[in-house]
Amino acid sequence: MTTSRTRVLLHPDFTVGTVDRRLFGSFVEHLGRAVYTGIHEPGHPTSDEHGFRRDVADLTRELGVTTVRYPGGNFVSNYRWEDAVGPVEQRKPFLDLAWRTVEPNLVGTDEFLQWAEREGIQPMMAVNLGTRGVEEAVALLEYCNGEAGTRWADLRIANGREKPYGVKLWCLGNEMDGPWQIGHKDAHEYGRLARNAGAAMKLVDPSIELVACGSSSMQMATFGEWERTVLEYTYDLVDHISMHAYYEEVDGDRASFLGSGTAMDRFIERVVASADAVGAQRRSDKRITISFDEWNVWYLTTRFPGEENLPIQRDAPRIIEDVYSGLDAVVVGDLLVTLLNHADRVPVACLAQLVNVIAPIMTEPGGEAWRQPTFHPFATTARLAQGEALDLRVTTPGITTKAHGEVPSVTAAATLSDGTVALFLTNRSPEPVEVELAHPGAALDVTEGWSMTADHEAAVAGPEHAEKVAQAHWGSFDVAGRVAGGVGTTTTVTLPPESWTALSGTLTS
Ligand SMILES: O=[N+]([O-])c1ccc(O[C@@H]2O[C@@H](CO)[C@H](O)[C@H]2O)cc1
Repeated sequence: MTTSRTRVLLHPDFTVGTVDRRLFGSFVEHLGRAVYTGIHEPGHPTSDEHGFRRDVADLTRELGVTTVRYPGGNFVSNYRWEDAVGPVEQRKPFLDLAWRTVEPNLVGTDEFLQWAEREGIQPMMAVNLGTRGVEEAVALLEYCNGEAGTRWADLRIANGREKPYGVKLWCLGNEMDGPWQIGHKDAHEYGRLARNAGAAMKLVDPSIELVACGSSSMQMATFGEWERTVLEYTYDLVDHISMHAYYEEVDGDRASFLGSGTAMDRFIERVVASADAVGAQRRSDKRITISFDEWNVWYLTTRFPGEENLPIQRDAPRIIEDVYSGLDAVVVGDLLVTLLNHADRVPVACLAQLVNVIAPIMTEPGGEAWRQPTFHPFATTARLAQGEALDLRVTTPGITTKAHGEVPSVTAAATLSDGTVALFLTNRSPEPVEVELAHPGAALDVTEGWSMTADHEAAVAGPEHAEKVAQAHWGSFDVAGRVAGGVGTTTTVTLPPESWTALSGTLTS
């Protein structure tokens, strides 16, 4: 439909589904400085008695992260978890082939799970289905969740942890479709292994939820066929199929980059269609949901040299420490709009990653921790998006992009919880846009607003730059000046060019 104006229709009776709190997850991998000098740095002025940085934990809370995936990522596909439990002084370093880094094994399963527990974070663990298989996956699950009286549970108890951790969410490997993955497999090999490992894991603890590996990106040559084959092996066993997607600005193509949320939207719809096709053929009433357990802006093709070109390093090297701009933050906010609009099929999502590695939180060893621009839209969405996601009707002009064809110039998502409404709006166009927000039969009183605008300057590493971007591009939205009406059935909101905005208020009918 062609239209020159933007109209968003909101009605409390039309809902998508409940927003699962696990939608605001993140990811800590043994990669670069995510763990060492990221969450963990004994001797840092803010570190607790376990050697974990308080400043990073405080920012993690402020970010509103509910779930953290661990220990990888590509790392997990050559990981021997048993080498990183028990007395720290007896643990031996190993050469992690995924990131060509000497892993000191100072932080392992117990340290991570206890950190997560102290911080009120639900852990999401991955098992190694690259170099290992059923036996090691079952052993790790028994170590984490088993009651006293069996070998691995007793080892956990001997290591000082009596109570089972009760880890609920388990990834059956990581990106096994990727040729870069250690122990990469084709869809049949992986499907069979995931089914065997998952079935054995459910015998240890039937209450767990399982995630089968989907495609590493929509661009993989095996995309679609991979999902179909893997789910044919695992449909009755697993709860979720994973999705991973990273977006970046390439060759200054700002419009395509700003349209990334539409690419994510289409990707989700295609994976849902693939999963439902398997279900339909099986005449199954079960619906597979999505664990979008890696998503972010990552300058993968333009700034990353490729795993195979990394030199062998030790002592927590600086790997993929992308520095983000206001533009990147607008895109992150818009990707969250897409995720909220799929609340019915996407209960789990992880911003990859949490600290230092393509992360909203950065640190200096021995120094400060700070928020990247991408921190703000994530924290604000995690805080304001509560209850039910609403099924909005948006009419808006299209923007033609090189990478995605036509994309909407304005995107929107909303949630409603006990009369409190939160609305998230992205203006992808370089002009201000007046949005006519229709809420028939109800009065809307907007009480709070936040906005991020895109910058044009190159991003520069360091806390001063992050602060400068926040000062210039992030802040409270001028509700009095930019929101008009509200008491009748229509409210007008003027969005700045290339911006992401969150509004909160009450909806009374
Ligand atoms: O598209 N690619 O070329 C590509 C390459 C690597 C890749 O790795 C994923 O991203 C890494 C960083 O989060 C995780 O360890 C891994 O699961 C994900 C995608």
